Amino acid sequence: MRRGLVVGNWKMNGSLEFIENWISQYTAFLETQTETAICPPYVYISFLRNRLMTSAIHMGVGAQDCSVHNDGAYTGEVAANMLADVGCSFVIVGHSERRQYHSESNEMVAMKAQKVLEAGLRPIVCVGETLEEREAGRTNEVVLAQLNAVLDVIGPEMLVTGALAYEPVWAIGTGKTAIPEEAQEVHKILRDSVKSRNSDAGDSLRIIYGGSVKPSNAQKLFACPDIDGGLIGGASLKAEDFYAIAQAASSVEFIV
Ligand SMILES: O=C(CO)COP(=O)(O)O
Repeated sequence: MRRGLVVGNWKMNGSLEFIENWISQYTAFLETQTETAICPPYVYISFLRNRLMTSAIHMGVGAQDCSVHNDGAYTGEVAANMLADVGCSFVIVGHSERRQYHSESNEMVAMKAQKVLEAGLRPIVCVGETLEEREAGRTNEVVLAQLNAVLDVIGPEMLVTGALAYEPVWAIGTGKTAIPEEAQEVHKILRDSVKSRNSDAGDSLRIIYGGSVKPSNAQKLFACPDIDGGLIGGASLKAEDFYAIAQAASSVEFIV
């Protein structure tokens, strides 16, 4: 049985005031069965965590990226150890915006996943194809290459401590969600690939979907057998929408 996981990626959004408001709105909602976490910009991690700890909300905090280095002269970088130090539980690695705007290669993403694990944290490894790649019929080849680069370094057993996120680049922030069948097809290919290395790990791995997930489409996506939750961008900025999406994942049973 896999428990649903819904993670909010706030990207470069938010402020202290925004966080205060978000928390006070979320407090009105009841506990959900789904595991939830929010990944704010680095500078707000401690503040968000402290505010969550003094609230009745059970929610993890994560980061959107980390360095491939442990410490030293790397201006602007933040090490996974530092994220552990301030109480993160998850770290997103390989988000398409990092791959696209910061030239992150598959190998770099794999190194980051390893640093996350060494720091005792849980990696959320993102994979996804561009529109061009999809139209050229290269979706499977691209996502499997992204996944395998990470599995070659950390192995399937360690990936299970975190999650794999399938985020088709053409669906991110565009309002264009993959139809559930399309997403399910890729999720199954990813799971089968993990299973071919380690069957138990493939069964237990949570594979979450990201790309224009909203309260209105979450239920149908999460009803697919290999979609175990979501990585939510825009909709996670609204406490009400994030809660509705988390609830949609809690009403689904992920039976292995
Ligand atoms: O990139 C995403 C989450 O990491 C998805 O973003 P949107 O939900 O805004 O499309």
